[in-house]
Amino acid sequence: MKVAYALASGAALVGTSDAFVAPAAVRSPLQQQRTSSRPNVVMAATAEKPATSKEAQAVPGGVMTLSRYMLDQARINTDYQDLEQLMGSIQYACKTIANLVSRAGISDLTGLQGDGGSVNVQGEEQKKLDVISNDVLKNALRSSGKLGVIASEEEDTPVLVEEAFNSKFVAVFDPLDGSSNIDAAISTGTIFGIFEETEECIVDDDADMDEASQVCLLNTLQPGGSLVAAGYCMYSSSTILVFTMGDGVNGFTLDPQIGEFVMTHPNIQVPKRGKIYSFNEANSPDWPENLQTYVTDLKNGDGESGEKYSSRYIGSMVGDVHRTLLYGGIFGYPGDINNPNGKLRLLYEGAPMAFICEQAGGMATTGTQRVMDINPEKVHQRVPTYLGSAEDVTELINALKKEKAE
Ligand SMILES: O=P(O)(O)OC[C@H]1O[C@](O)(COP(=O)(O)O)[C@@H](O)[C@@H]1O
Repeated sequence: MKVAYALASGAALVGTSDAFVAPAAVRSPLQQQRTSSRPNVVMAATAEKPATSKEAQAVPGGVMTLSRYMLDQARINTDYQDLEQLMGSIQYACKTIANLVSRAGISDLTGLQGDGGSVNVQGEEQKKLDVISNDVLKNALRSSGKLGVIASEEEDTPVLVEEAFNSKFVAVFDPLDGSSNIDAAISTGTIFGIFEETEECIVDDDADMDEASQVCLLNTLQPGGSLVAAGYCMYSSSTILVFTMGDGVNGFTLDPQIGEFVMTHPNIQVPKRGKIYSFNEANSPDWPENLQTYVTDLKNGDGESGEKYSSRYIGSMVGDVHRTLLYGGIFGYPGDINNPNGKLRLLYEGAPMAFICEQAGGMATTGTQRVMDINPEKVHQRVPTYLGSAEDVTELINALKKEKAE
C-alpha cells in the first residue's frame, strides 16, 4: 500500500542548528523511520568533533564503503532496502561517468554532440558527454527496477520506465552539470533527486496506459520537501559522491585502487558563516540594486561580520556547492532583469542541492522563500537560488528586503 502525500507548503522551519526536519505529520513512512539509522561513528560525530575520515572509514574488517554503508542502513531499517538497490545503480553510473570524464580528451569525448551539434529542450548545445552521461544514468536507473519515471535535463519530457510499473521511486537528475567546463577538464558533476511515487501512479492491468502514463509523468513535479534522497557526484581532482537520505549528509571518495566509494566526509556540517561569496558577477549590472549592495559590502568588509570576503566561482554548480558546504559562505545564481528566474533548474539542480544544504545545517532560498517549498509546474523551470551558511543566507535574505538605496 503506497501513501500519496505532499509537503504542506509554508511548513515552519524547525531547528536551524541541525538539518531541517519536515514536521512528523508530513514525513513519508520512509522519512519517519530515519532517526535511528546512522552508524555509531557518524552518530558520535559532532560539528565540534566531527569523526575523522580515518575513524569513519575504519569499520570492523575494512573500510566503510558506500555499498557497505547502504547495506548497514538497509539492515538497520528495512525501509531502506529499495533505496539501497537504487544507490547501487547510482554509484555504478557515477563511476562510469567519472571514468568517461577523466578520459574525455584521450577517447575523443570532448566537444559537441553530433555533426554541427544538437540542442536540448532548453536550447543549450549538448556536449557529447551530456548525451552519453544521460544514457549511462538512465540505463543504470532502469536496471534497478525501482523506478517508474525519470526526468533529466537532457530529456525534453519525463520518461516512463515501462519495465518497472508499480515501482517505488521517481528520479530527477542533471547527468553532467557544468558541462560547459568539460573540454577544459574543470570540475563537473552529476546531480540527482529521488522522490517516492504517489498513489496515483499505481496502475492496474486494465488501466488506460496513456492516461496512466500522463499521471505518472506528473509524478516528477514534486516539491523539494518530498525528496527522500538527493546527492551529487563531483568529477574533479577526486571523484566525490555526497548524498542525504534525510538524516544528515555523508561524502564518499572514489578510491581508484579498489574501485569503491569510501566514506571520507562523515556528517558534513556547513560552517555557520563563511568568508567566500560565489556568484557570476559578470551579470551584476543586471542584478537588483540591493543585491549589488550586498555583494559590494561583502567585498569591502561592510557586511554583518565585518570580514572582507573573497570570491570563488567555478561555473559548475556541483563544484561551487561542494566548496561552499565544506568552507562555508554563499553560492547563488540570482534572477536578473534578463532572466528573472536565473539559470538553475528547480527540479534537478535547485531542489536536490537545497535538500543537501539544509541537511548539512545550511539554508537554501530563492531570496523570498525556501527552495524546498516550491511546487514545480514544469520539469525544466528555473529558480533563483542562493544557498550556503545559515548566517550568510539569512544576511542575504535581509539585504534583499532592503528598499532601493536608503
Ligand atoms: O556560466 P554561468 O552563466 O555562470 O552558469 C554557470 C551555471 O550553469 C550551470 O553550468 C548549469 O548547468 P548545466 O551545465 O547542467 O546546464 C551550473 O552548473 C553553473 O552554476
